Amino acid sequence: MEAHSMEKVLRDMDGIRIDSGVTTELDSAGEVENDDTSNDHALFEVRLSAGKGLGLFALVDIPRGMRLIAEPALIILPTSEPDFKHIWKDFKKLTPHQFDQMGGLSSVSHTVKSSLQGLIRHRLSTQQQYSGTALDAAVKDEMQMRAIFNTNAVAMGMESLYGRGLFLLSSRLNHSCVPNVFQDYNVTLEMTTVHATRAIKEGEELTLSYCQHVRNNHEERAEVLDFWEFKCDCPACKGPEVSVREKLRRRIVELATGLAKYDLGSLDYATPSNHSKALVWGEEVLLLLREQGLEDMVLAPAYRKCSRYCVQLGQMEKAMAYARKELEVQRYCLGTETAHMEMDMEGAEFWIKHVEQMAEKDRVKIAMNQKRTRKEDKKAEKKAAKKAVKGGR
Ligand SMILES: C[S@@+](CC[C@H](N)C(=O)[O-])C[C@H]1O[C@@H](n2cnc3c(N)ncnc32)[C@H](O)[C@@H]1O
Repeated sequence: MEAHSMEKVLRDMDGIRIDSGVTTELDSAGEVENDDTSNDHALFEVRLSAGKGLGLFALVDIPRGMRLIAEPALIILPTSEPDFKHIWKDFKKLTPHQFDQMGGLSSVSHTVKSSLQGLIRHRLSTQQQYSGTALDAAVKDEMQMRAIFNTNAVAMGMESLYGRGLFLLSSRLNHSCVPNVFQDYNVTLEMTTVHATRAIKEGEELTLSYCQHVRNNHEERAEVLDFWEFKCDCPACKGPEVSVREKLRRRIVELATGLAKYDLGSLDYATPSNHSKALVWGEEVLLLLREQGLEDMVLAPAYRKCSRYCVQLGQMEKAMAYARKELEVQRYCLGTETAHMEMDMEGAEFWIKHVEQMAEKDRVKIAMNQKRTRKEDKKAEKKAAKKAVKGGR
């Protein structure tokens, strides 16, 4: 397979318009073949992003929560058999068009160990009986495919439970440490989805985070991003806002670390001293995240923590309000097809049910306490009345 030039990629991309994750082929005149209205709804396009290769750009103003992409994996590397040699045959099953599109994805060569070359050569010559220039070309192809896979593949499910997948369209999303979209593998849909996590203006680039954008400082993030061979120039990494943003993120990490220790039962100078203080810390984390526009799924556990502290404090209405905020975040980041999360006893719906049960238990307890108090009051009244009668005699 030849290396694909940017010009070729652009030519290929030019024949495609994207409509909420559905790709519609255009005829040579650029008209939509089957539905001439769908192009009016295109939400974004693939085009060059200065210094970043290709990227996705909003064609219209996009509200928070809008689903931008829902696409199945082109190739899946299962977690049970993570060796690439097992999926080499899957690459060969792709249609020429898919193969061409995949070949146009970005690749960072150092993501493949050069020492693999010898092993691949050996396998291809013995098992596939390649030789001479055909063998050289096959080795080069496999090295290139591996590099494309490693550069673009994303985890499917928590800790790659469903493997690592290569997705054609979402692979074009560039990185920012202040992202505006969230990508997730949806087990119920068996697709990767991309949602806007805040309002995006027409012309703005859609960006997601390739790293733990909140926890690391910008040098630590730069180390992780080195894998993709670029230096991030988002407002958290470059420019006048860096020091302020860095300070705020440090504060978030400080608070979150203290809360994590507190949740494990530690109490020291770096942890809150009780549930009320923990709630105050948790609320500060929420405020700092939102203030910096970090409003993707990082917000969900922060809301959960606050909701949990409220339950522990018996503040059930507030606990429910935070649980509903968590659900709101989950919905705008992941959509509504989250049955898999509830089944795994995860996710905001599951937590809301738990808070409802706790609130019900609380109501019963309060009602019983009130009944007991009324009974005791009556008893005391009777006793007092008896005493009064005795006193009157
Ligand atoms: C998953 S691909 C993203 C799409 C890619 N731009 C393309 O043309 O296919 C990752 C590659 O995109 C580029 N990239 C992503 N985010 C970037 C950023 N913030 N600044 C510069 N380059 C970036 C890097 O070359 C990286 O190796």
